Amino acid sequence: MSAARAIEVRDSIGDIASLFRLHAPDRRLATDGLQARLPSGPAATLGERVAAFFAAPRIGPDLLVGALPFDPHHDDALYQPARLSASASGAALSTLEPLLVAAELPPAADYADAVARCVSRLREAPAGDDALRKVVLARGLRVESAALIDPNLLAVRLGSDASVTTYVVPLPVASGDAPAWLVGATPELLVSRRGRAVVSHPLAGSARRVGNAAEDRLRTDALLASDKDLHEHRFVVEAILDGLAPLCSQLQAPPRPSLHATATMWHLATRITGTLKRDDISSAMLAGVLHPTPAVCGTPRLQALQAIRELEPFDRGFYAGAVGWTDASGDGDWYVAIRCARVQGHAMHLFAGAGIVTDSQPALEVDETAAKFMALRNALGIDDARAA
Ligand SMILES: C=C(O[C@H]1C=CC=C(C(=O)O)[C@@H]1O)C(=O)O
Repeated sequence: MSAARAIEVRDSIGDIASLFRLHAPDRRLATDGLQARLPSGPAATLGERVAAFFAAPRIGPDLLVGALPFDPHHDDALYQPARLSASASGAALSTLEPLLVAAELPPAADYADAVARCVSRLREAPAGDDALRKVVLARGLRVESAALIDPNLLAVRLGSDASVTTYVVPLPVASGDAPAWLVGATPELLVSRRGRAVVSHPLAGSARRVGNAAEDRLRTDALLASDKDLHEHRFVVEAILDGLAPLCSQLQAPPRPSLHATATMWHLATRITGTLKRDDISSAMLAGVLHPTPAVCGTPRLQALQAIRELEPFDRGFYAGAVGWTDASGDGDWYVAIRCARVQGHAMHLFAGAGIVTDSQPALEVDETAAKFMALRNALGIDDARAA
């Protein structure tokens, strides 16, 4: 176990259980308190439930915030906040406490083994529309702290990378359990809607960013030319175009992806834009249709979900779900819930996944997921010694 510099906090969580923060490069949303819960349900009914919620007379902000779980059949967790609030800086809360990586779940060697089994399964899949072509496999790290972990402070630290959208979203917990949040720094926009204008900015295909211009140039040239990564990326773009096409009168995507950089990663990215056919297609409905894309799940969706259940030894919960907001007009922003940790009490569980296709190599996917942990590890001050 490697002890490391830490981050911390307060002696009691107090009233921050319903803290919600979503800080995008161009928009900051912070809310406090809980006015009313949206009746929970699966992604397929999200649009209807949100429309029914706003159709009823209510007091409080015309806003729902929250999270969709990875599995679209599981219950989501959205609520109307009590009020909009100022974003906390978090600086005053900082103290140092020991933080350590307590466990790799699964160990890197087991993850490599699962990737190898997945590749065999993909190679053996019979040809046809229903054939499994891509599966996103994830692994986790459990990190423990001597003190309660402040989700807001972690988000503030993650926000030192100005390219990402940081988030703190409360998660459902069993009665009597400590409050829990999903805290992360995502580079990926699932869908945004303003009036009839729709944008999605999917990412898939990745390389570690090392911070040396010459070496990064080699990596990005290789990424842009990699058939394996372009293939992995194309599945995501096609799924989003397929999901949006019936709802849009116009839809555009460039023929090839471009590069998208975070402080620690390079990704292939495609900006998809469209115009909705009707005003009553809300951002919640769009998120319900598109989630989970092949950037976090695979292709085809149901077969990939089944493969993930069989190959991953943990429940993703809200990791690789979506976080965001929607208002009564149907506008809203939904981000893919990656580069994140589930924070509860003195522990947090970090997650990272990688898209697996027939050409994937287990050792490279272990390294890619190790690189994807770095956003969180850097914010927590935990070095990479145990990451691989
Ligand atoms: C599933 C994750 O990343 C997705 C987003 C960008 C690139 C990805 C990739 O190259 O595999 C993943 O699809 C994660 O960070 O946990």
